[in-house]
Amino acid sequence: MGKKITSFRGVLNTIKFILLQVYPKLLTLLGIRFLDEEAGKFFSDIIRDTIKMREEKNIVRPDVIHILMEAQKKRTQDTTEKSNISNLDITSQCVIFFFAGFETISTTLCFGMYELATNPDVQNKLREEILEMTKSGPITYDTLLQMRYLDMVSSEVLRKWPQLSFVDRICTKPYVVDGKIQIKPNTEVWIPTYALHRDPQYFPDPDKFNPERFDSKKNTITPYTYLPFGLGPRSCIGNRFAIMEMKCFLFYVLSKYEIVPTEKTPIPMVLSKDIQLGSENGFWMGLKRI
Ligand code: HEM
Repeated sequence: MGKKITSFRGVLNTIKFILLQVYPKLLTLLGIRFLDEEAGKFFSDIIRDTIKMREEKNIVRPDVIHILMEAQKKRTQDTTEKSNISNLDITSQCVIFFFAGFETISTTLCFGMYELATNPDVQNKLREEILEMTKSGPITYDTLLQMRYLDMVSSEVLRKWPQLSFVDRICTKPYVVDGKIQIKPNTEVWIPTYALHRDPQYFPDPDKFNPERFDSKKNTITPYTYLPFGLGPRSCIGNRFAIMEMKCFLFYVLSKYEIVPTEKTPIPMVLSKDIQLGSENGFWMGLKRI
């Protein structure tokens, strides 16, 4: 179900996605849904039933559903007006959370494994840092944060393979780019993350997997050219969680296994022709116990 709701592989889904961005009203008029209907219903039923049970039994949990339920009540208490946050809004927000935090991280991890399998020098250097760290006791949130090379490798994976190849914004006031291009209010603007991340002007030799470019001591990143999680108040809310997931995963895999290419590993990588960045024939790697 998770895969069904988060995967947009195939030409039809790509066309649907672009139409949704450009003509959202047309898709609504035609009754074309963005999410898989069965999976969408599965998730919204779970969330709707959860809200209902919490309301009936006064259950409190420290999570997003609770925060949204509180926001819904607060609106009603502060004003005499009816809350404009509906249960459907809460359900949609929860589905978005699941949707935004599922395929993004799993595919990023696959690309990370792929880069380590095909760049053994980087893999060995990272393992050295990991094994050094394990000597000083069990791994914690703080120790993971201290690991500089792990941070550099994670950043480089996100640069080379940004899961959202563009971010979008609506222009709110007239703006001229470089004195040449005029952008009118209400225009939808796409910011091409993938193209920026692969631009040799900002990232020399951009197809090379080179964690050294993220060495904080060298300070080589031009502001606003590195946007794996977008930027500003609408940037990815799961940013720090995603990086932590990635670091934990790489830490545990590399401390026990060597990641190696197999005869099925595509070298060089062949990308799928989808709106989502992925490998044409999946990700294939071998694990050798160390
Ligand atoms: C490697 C993993 C991930 C990547 C590369 C990623 C990337 C992004 C990007 C580029 C955006 C759009 C930001 C913008 O428009 O400026 C976004 C939005 C979002 N992400 Fe992530 N994300 C990841 C993981 C997660 C996780 C784990 C969660 C939740 C636990 C999450 C939740 C969200 C949500 C809720 C939004 C919508 C924010 C809004 O519209 O205000 N993401 N993400």
